[in-house]
Amino acid sequence: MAAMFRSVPQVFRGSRCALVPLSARTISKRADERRPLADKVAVITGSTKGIGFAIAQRLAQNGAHVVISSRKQQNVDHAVAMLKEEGLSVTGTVCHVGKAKDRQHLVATALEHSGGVDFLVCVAGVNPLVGSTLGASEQIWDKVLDVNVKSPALLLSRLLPHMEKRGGSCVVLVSSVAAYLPVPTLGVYNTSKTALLGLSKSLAIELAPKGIRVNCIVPGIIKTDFGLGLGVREKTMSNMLPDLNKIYGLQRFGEPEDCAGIVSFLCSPDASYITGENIIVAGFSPRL
Ligand SMILES: NC(=O)C1=CN([C@@H]2O[C@H](COP(=O)(O)OP(=O)(O)OC[C@H]3O[C@@H](n4cnc5c(N)ncnc54)[C@H](OP(=O)(O)O)[C@@H]3O)[C@@H](O)[C@H]2O)C=CC1
Ligand SMILES: CC1=C(/C=C/C(C)=C/C=C/C(C)=C/C=O)C(C)(C)CCC1
Repeated sequence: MAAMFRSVPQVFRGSRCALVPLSARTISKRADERRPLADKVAVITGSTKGIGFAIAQRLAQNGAHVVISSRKQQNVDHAVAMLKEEGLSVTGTVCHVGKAKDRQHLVATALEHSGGVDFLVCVAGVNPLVGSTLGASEQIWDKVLDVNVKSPALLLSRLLPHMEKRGGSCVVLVSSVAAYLPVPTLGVYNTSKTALLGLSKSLAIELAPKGIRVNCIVPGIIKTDFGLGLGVREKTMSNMLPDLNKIYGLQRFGEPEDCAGIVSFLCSPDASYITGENIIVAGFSPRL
């Protein structure tokens, strides 16, 4: 392996700049600075594509071992293979977050492979309905609330005893600007994402005495199958968006990677005094 060097001033060497080996301690300190999540373990739901995949990739690049998950085995296998090809430390398992057995299996897999869990990032979310809020069936309400709102809390309650032991643990939820700016025809989804803002605040105060931080990211329109699907299905919205973006926004829609750096930061020691925040990643801000 190539040795690491630092330059020393010419006064010591008679040339403009000479190289001397760095001490092992300095090298490892610098490596830690580049990999702020080294030796940490992250469990991420809904992480085989889109926003969840970008977050998984970034946390792993920053040193964490990441446990990938989603509903479909072939998506899990594909995501794990892609990240392993990059030399990243990942394992994967199927987990439909709305199913208690799958949540239990996700926790067991993470513990079995990694011995503990430091971070839980809840990305999985669904929107099965474009239409009237009051026309939504009880089945639709149950599905959206089960997956989007209840599952992060139920999964966390299973992981909590293991996270508590670690020190410096944190949770990141994924809401949506639809929480602040209700999107017409997505009333049930809007409601679920507003509930997540409240869930992150409540969990933050409940877990603060245990030293566990809870924050929430609030993405705007991000270019994923889900985000673009919402835009094109709703004609009024796709007509309206370019104009709105021109007037208020950063003149572009988001990329999944736009959500990754902030989650890595929230998990890092640099965010160790930040909890209960809902952070908008939308190219515009829909609140004061
Ligand atoms: N894209 C956007 O514009 C915005 C998205 N969001 C939120 O971001 C999150 C991710 O969305 P995005 O990345 O765009 O979506 P994508 O469709 O790109 O990816 C969704 C991921 O979640 C998995 N998934 C879906 N349902 C479940 C489930 N029930 N249990 C576990 N995994 C599941 C999918 O894999 P599989 O099919 O194998 O389960 C896939 O890996 C959602 O919570 C969404 O509400 C918020 C604001 C804007
Ligand atoms: C108001 C407004 C916008 C529209 C935002 C909308 C309509 C967001 C919909 C989000 C959805 C559907 C999220 C899903 O989770 C733009 C175009 C960003 C530009 C700035 C002003």
